[in-house]
Amino acid sequence: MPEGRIVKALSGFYYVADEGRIYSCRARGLFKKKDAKVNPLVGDWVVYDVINEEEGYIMEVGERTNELVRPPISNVDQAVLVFSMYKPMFSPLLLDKFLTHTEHAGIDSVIVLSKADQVSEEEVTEIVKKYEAIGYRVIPTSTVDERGVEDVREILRDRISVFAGQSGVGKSSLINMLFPGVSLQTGDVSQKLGRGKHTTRHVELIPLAGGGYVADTPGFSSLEFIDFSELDLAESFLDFADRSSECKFRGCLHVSEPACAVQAALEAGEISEQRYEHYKQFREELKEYQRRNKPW
Ligand SMILES: Nc1nc2c(ncn2[C@@H]2O[C@H](COP(=O)(O)OP(=O)(O)OP(=O)(O)O)[C@@H](O)[C@H]2O)c(=O)[nH]1
Ligand SMILES: [Zn+2]
Repeated sequence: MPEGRIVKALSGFYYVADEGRIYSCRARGLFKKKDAKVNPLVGDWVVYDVINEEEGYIMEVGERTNELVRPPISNVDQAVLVFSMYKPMFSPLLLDKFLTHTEHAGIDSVIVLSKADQVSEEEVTEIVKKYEAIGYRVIPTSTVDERGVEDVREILRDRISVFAGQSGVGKSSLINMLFPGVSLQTGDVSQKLGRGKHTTRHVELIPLAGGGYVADTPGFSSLEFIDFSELDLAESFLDFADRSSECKFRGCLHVSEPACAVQAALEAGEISEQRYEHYKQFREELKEYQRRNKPW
């Protein structure tokens, strides 16, 4: 039986793309995966049975490499985190928070610094160096002087990407410059829900000229530490995770434990004090979230 990828889900139909064709498919109930039953998700690889040239039935859902909740989508290859250098101002706190969420979800991140034309080279370089040192790809871009735009096209090719970033950072401008006619839904989910109308979340993978897909809805609209344990949070800081095997205690949270390699690296200036401050702040947010959501 043929295999394809779900690129859209709407009103009980799954749209499966296979070799340039789209089949609208029904699914027969839920699918058993290990011990749980799953609903097919946009992004899933599926085995389907062909009814005719336009219709089919989903027979089997393939293993997922990852799974996002907001928007509901699986097998995402990368998150493109768009942060503007100016209006809105670059926020290292927000970037670090996004990174904890992408790491926790098991999704690679590429950092795009938009509106680089609005600030000095030095300001851009400082941020590039800092995040490259942690291990992230950082691409300064501008839709005004077009720097970095081709690099973004390159990273999108043949991958499934989810854009993320605050409203107004320039996600739509960038995508539109690269792929005229491709537009993202607005990033402001709360506003949309507030209007009470289109409350059903619908996601679609938009095929890009040259190969690859981009989700039409920005990802990570909720940045609460849902489903994070304290250790998950520590592990979502890649610069900490790199060193934690040298901490004396397994499961070290790098706070007040003796012989902690992360604290040693912090004192040696190898880990940024700002990153560590953010870590401590997120720990407080996580504890606050857990207090509010106690099961009893
Ligand atoms: N100077 C400068 N302005 C830019 C650049 N990219 C986008 N802008 C401007 O920034 C504003 C916001 O851009 P959008 O593309 O709408 O931002 P967005 O991230 O899609 O915003 P939402 O749809 O609210 O999520 C617009 O006025 C753009 O013209 C850039 O590289 N340089
Ligand atoms: Zn430690």
